Amino acid sequence: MTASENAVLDYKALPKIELHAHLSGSISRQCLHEVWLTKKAAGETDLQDPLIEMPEGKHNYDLKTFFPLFSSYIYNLVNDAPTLRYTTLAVLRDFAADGVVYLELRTTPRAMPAAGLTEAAYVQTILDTIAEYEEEQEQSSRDLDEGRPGRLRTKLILSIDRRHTPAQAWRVLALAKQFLGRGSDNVVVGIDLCGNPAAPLDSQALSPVFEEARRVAGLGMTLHFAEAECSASDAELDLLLGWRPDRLGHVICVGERVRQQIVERGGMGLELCLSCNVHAGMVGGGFESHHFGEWWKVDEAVVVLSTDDVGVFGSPLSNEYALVTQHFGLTRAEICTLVRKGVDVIFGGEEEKARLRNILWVD
Ligand SMILES: CNc1ncnc2c1ncn2[C@@H]1O[C@H](COP(=O)(O)O)[C@@H](O)[C@H]1O
Repeated sequence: MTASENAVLDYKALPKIELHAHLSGSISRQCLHEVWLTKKAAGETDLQDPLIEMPEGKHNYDLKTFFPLFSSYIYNLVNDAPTLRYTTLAVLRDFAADGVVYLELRTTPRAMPAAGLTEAAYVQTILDTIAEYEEEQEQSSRDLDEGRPGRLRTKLILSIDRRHTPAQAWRVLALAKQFLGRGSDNVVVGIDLCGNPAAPLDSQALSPVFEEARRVAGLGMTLHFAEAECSASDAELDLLLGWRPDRLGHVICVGERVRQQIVERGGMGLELCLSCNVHAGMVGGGFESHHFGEWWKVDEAVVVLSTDDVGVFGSPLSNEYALVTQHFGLTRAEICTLVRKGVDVIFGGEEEKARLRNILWVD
């Protein structure tokens, strides 16, 4: 039976929250193709058409083939401010069209020297685009003369990559502090650790940065955690938990000891990305063996279904909910409870939590 045949509710209409989405990995292939067409016509790119580079329907990128998609392809196409704006707008529209009402988008600040863009200008461009999109939604709801309570609100998390030098990591934290305190433009809400798990973690370089981040009032912290055996040694996991994160992403290769530690913390957000993990071969045994099954009923943790890189793995958030219904038999009420519980671990503040509690479905 397919996920949609087993539908217990309209997963697209269900208002949802997305807390683990990488900006560059969330750009659809169609959108990349549009960018490519424009650049090709202007003689600005020699790259292959994205629809050939990443054919529609191909989602089985493993950890070896996945990370180079960014460094050797997507970053060479999204390489100036207008393209960053265009692709970010498309990502926001896609999440909104899928029924996402609250989005924490994450991205690694990236200078684009050939286009004269600094890391700070990269972040500013994304924040301006989020503001532009929110204004666009305001306008369309005014035009329709209705409240549209379920519109998308977006916050930004800045990512530190495992391969970052200390100087780069400190710069990301400085940007997070800079954009955190900007009054009504305050849409940076957290800091993340991401990147290829095969890259060794330089604990001496990164610990002081994350320890300092923990001291910044109002800045949330989420870490990619135990994504692969090579990034799941006791030493690494103890180090990361020692930074006192609010949320963990993926949480795949954890043994009983670490699992117990997570439970004992109480209230830790777990951002679980089923399609990414299955398509990338990060978990064995298919969807029904995914560790979502072990966690979703644990009262001491807050599981939040997320997409990771919907542009690559092709499964929108609505489909992730359909998948857990199909493979773990959640009822409609359990799905609604799962979404609502996620509100506890958003980084977007009390006012946003209140808005969400008002609009998310009760059952
Ligand atoms: C398997 N899942 C994952 N695990 C770890 N890091 C990931 C990731 N998916 C994406 N990224 C991180 O996000 C960057 C692209 O988006 P941004 O340019 O930052 O918006 C990638 O370079 C990688 O560092």
